[in-house]
Amino acid sequence: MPYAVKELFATLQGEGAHTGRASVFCRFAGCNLWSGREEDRHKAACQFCDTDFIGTDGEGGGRFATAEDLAQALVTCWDQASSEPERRYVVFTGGEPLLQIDDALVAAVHEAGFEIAIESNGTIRAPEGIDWVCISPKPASTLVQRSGQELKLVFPQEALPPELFETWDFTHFWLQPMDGPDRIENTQKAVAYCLKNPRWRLSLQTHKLIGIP
Ligand SMILES: C[S@@+](CC[C@H](N)C(=O)[O-])C[C@H]1O[C@@H](n2cnc3c(N)ncnc32)[C@H](O)[C@@H]1O
Ligand SMILES: Nc1nc2[nH]cc(C(=O)O)c2c(=O)[nH]1
Ligand code: SF4
Ligand SMILES: [Mg+2]
Repeated sequence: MPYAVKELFATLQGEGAHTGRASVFCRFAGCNLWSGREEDRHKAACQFCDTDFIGTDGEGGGRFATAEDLAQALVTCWDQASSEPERRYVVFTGGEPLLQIDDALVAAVHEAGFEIAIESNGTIRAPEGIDWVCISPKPASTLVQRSGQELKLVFPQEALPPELFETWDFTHFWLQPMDGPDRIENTQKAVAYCLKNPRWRLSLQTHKLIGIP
């Protein structure tokens, strides 16, 4: 199956438990909760997205005809950036990566020596074998992937109080302040919530703080 990738680049994971870790980011094109067009944002299920995921025209983006082709592009990107092939780590994000990730891709990317992480909105079940599952719930959507390594809630969202998720099967529970016009206020609210509810920790988008992609 062909894969549509908006961009593919090496950077440090900016969020969550693997913050600071060398990674190849593979951002798939397209999402099931927003078209990606500004004129549709107000009617989308997910209205605060900070990402351009339309098309395949970004750095390293393109259409990859096979899982092996995409895995090879990941290897090339990692090996250009890093001198340690044994630590290959890919973060599949988007857009919504689970619209495109299939068993063939998981197998090919493992075969290429990568540990695989995903960033997903949780509306599609993850295939077996993904090593690190990060789910970030969104309103007006049905969450089917209710287990994984980290649950990263963009905060605050009126329809999604953190208490909704406390019994779900995740190892780490993060509040990530919603970026946008109210970022500073949202950060203060997240800090206050984490202080009161120590099961939750603060996830900052550190790549934005230091100006890397
Ligand atoms: C662009 S999304 C792509 C992956 C997937 N579609 C998802 O929503 O999890 C990557 C991460 O950025 C988070 N995010 C998106 N917009 C944000 C914003 N305005 N402020 C903080 N985090 C945001 C998402 O919740 C998710 O954890
Ligand atoms: N550095 C960096 N870390 C990230 N962690 C999650 C991201 C995403 O957009 O999924 C992201 C991103 O866009 N850049
Ligand atoms: S689900 Fe993820 S990619 Fe889709 S619009 Fe929301 S934050 Fe953006
Ligand atoms: Mg991002």
